[in-house]
Amino acid sequence: MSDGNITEYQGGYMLTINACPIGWGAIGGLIGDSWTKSVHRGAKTNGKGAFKLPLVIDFYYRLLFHKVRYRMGIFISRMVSQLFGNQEMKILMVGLDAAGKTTILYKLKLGEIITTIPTIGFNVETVQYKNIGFTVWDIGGQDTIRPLWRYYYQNAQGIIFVVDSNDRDRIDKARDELEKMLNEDELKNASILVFANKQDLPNAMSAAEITEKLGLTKLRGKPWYIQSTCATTGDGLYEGLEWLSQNVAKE
Ligand SMILES: Nc1nc2c(ncn2[C@@H]2O[C@H](COP(=O)(O)OP(=O)(O)OP(=O)(O)O)[C@@H](O)[C@H]2O)c(=O)[nH]1
Ligand SMILES: [Mg+2]
Repeated sequence: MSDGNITEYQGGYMLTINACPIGWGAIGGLIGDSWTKSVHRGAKTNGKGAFKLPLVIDFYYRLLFHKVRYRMGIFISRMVSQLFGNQEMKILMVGLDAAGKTTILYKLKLGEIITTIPTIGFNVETVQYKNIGFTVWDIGGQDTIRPLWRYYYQNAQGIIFVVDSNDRDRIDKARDELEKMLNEDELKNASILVFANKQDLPNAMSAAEITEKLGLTKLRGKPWYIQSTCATTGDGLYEGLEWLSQNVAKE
């Protein structure tokens, strides 16, 4: 099992905190971090470091304690942010595996292309755009992980649904997953941004074709928008954030 996501996740909290000019969020994040780390160490080994929890239990453990840590950092940073007029929005980024979600997340966060491996679990980072700190949760899209998406729905104000525009064989699968998600009560107020990603590839479907194939025009009562993107150059990514900044329901 890879621990890579967890390290990146810690960075995510620190960026949320960057939204606070005087860094109180950082203090909250660090307190939460050291506390959860010590609990994790205790839970994961039998004192000799020999016993490892099975994958599923470990996954839930990570989700729970990373949420605790996240909230401790966020709680303090939110109080300070409000004083300075900074808003925060929780955005969920989902889509089939290999659509380009993690590439997008780190292009936005670092301005660089990182070499990704399939995400087992999630990455979370806060991306500052104008006066909004978008806390973007990038959830692994492999079919065995998709049933876990729903554990992240709570309080999500927006969804970025990433599509590999070159993957004609699985566009119907993408549509099914999107449809399933949009039927969830917890997401009834969420705005939907679709990234038609990998537009640099010669066989890529256009945004118009993807709109039709995903049935977006039939969406009723939900703000949605489709944006052509190329994660590797960054084209279209900030245009998407701009739309979200204008259309995400305020908490
Ligand atoms: N040509 C091209 N390749 C891209 C683009 N975006 C991502 N990729 C590549 O697509 C592959 C998968 O990207 P990831 O970001 O790991 O995909 P993911 O959606 O996070 O996948 P999971 O974590 O399995 O859900 C990588 O090799 C990326 O370099 C793009 O816009 N154009
Ligand atoms: Mg990924």
